[in-house]
Amino acid sequence: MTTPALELTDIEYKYRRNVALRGVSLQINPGEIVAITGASGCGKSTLLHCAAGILTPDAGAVRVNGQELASLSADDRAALRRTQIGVVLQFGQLVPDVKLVDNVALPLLLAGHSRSEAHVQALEWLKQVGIEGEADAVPAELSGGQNQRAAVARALVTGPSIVLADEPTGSLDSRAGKELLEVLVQAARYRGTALVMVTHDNLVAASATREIRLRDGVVQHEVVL
Ligand SMILES: Nc1ncnc2c1ncn2[C@@H]1O[C@H](COP(=O)(O)OP(=O)(O)OP(=O)(O)O)[C@@H](O)[C@H]1O
Repeated sequence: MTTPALELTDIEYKYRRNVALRGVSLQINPGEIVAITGASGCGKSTLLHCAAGILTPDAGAVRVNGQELASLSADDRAALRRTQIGVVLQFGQLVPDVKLVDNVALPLLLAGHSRSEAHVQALEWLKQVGIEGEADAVPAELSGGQNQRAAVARALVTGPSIVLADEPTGSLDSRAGKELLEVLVQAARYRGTALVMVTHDNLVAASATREIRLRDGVVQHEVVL
């Protein structure tokens, strides 16, 4: 039996008294492309943050390639997140005042790659997402959409086994959104990456192999597409 790339079991999360997740379980296999959908406030981003290890659930377990995050030391958890999980968040993911190429190279430097190798790979990924011409610009000099492309390049540069993306096409027009989506989907297809995207965008949902719809902090239904 395949070990799921990502497995959530009975996840609960609350912000003070505001309960966001009320027992969510799901399994995502390598190479699957999953759209997490549902009305605003149903818990999609909270779920993604729990899966990424950014938030720690109040109850339940998160397993990445069979390893339970809570069972790892803080250092091991950080290493697993760096090497196996690529995250594309909605805002503030890039380091301000740092050139795009260096922002994208950062995860490779942290993983111990040489500066020159990290630089070459970062440029390659900036090319893949269509902004190699902006390599020397800093995030504040660029549009939201360009920053979003750079965030995708940074999430993919380490060749993670899971990519978690929160509204990856959110600040892009439909053509640019489609192109960026294609980069994510191709990465999932060719490398067997599990791709999980939180989305309101029908185009994103249409690229998925499965849709998981949340409602009021629980899975309302799942559809294989
Ligand atoms: N930092 C926070 N503090 C308090 N409550 C929060 C916080 N973040 C989210 N919530 C609440 O938790 C619930 C789930 O929010 P979440 O952002 O996960 O939903 P979502 O489905 O991603 O929404 P959207 O589609 O609007 O981004 C909502 O009721 C929201 O108001």
